[in-house]
Amino acid sequence: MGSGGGQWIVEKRSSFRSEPLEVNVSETGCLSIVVLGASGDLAKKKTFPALFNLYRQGFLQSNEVHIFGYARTKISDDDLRNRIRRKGSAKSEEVSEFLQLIKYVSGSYDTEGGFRMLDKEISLHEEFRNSTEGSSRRLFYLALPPSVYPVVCRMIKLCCMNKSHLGGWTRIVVEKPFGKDLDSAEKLSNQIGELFEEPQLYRIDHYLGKELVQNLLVLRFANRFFLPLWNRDNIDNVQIVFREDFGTEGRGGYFDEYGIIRDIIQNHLLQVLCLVAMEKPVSLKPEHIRDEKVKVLQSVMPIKDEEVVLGQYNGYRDDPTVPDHSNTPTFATVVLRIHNERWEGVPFILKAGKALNSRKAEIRIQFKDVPGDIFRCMDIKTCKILMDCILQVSILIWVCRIFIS
Ligand SMILES: NC(=O)C1=CN([C@@H]2O[C@H](COP(=O)(O)OP(=O)(O)OC[C@H]3O[C@@H](n4cnc5c(N)ncnc54)[C@H](OP(=O)(O)O)[C@@H]3O)[C@@H](O)[C@H]2O)C=CC1
Ligand SMILES: O=C1O[C@H](COP(=O)(O)O)[C@@H](O)[C@H](O)[C@H]1O
Repeated sequence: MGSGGGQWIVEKRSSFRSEPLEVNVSETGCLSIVVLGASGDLAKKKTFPALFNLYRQGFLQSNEVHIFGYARTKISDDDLRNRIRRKGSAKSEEVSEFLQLIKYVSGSYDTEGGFRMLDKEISLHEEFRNSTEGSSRRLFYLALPPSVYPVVCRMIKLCCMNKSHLGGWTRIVVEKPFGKDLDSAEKLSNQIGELFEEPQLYRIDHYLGKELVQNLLVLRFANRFFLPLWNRDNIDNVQIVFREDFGTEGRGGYFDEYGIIRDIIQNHLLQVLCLVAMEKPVSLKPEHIRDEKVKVLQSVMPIKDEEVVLGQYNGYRDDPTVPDHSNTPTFATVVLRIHNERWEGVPFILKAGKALNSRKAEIRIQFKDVPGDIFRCMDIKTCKILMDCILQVSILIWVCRIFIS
């Protein structure tokens, strides 16, 4: 899986409650994108690079769009721009033009002062662009720990909504993890739901934008080769693994409150598990895919204590943003068992860890041995020699074919 920050994939949960349609939806005119938590890791690694990619591909027009960073840290516009600036292949004029679209506002998340200031800046931009009434759009991206979503959403509603009653829109994008457990997720949903209509809300899981994850549906359902093999008769176990070779690096303010299970397993890896395990959806409509994912999750058995391993890497507590006595896990392995006709008896092993010896995200499907396996008694060395021979013969045949043709 690539780890670039160029794609945003969001899931709309259309079945949450009855949804009034957004009226007078305008897709042109002044657009203000506000990144809350702009001083943080997500903003730097993914959100701003994704916005830059949209800009360079022409999806964000410099005569329409302005980008606002908001956070408590006291930095200037240029400080933020320097944090975002990346060394790389992008043309430097392009980067500079993009960075000029960015303004920073500092303020707290739970008082009105900063949000009033933010609103003023957004309105100035809208006036400068001669935004006609009804055409201004305000997008708030919460690159923040979920614990502050409710208060931030209240402040947006109180101070920063798009002013026009004739159209335009205000939208909110929230990150995972969505709460800490079912109760807190439902509470969070109600809190945000009281402030915004469902069509205004976007819940994001960037793993759904990864090429490999998007290709899973094709691999599974457009492929005669795999279709008949994808079941308990042929598959021994499935491993879905996420590993990073760096630690929290100043993200303790968010990470320590959530830990690796809520950070990675509950969202990214479960989404992947659903795509690997689900039945064929009725169509590719998001609702149909979601319905099949829900069936998989409903079939997962309660997890056994002896099938969970937790750990914390040495040095985690040395990070100044992590509390000294933290016992938050930075590593977890969990075995999930899906109780249905296709997967009974096949363990789904989910592993995630930070500060490990390599960086990788992979799905490993381990097939059962063939009956009467003639290679079974071989040691690894013999197997390797055999594989090398097969490879060399294949290359030889390939070279001969080229010469013959
Ligand atoms: N980092 C990544 O690669 C990814 C992160 N995410 C999600 O993004 C969200 C933010 O994560 P990330 O940016 O990594 O985390 P950070 O720790 O970098 O937090 C982002 C910003 O939020 C503010 N903040 C941090 N802790 C607290 C706190 N306890 N209370 C109030 N404000 C706080 C800080 O800004 P200030 O102090 O200046 O106000 C900080 O710069 C999380 O929900 C995470 O799951 C999703 C995908 C990838
Ligand atoms: O959601 C998160 O993902 C990143 C890893 O994303 P990737 O696209 O680089 O694989 C992870 O570092 C972070 O802890 C987590 O919040």
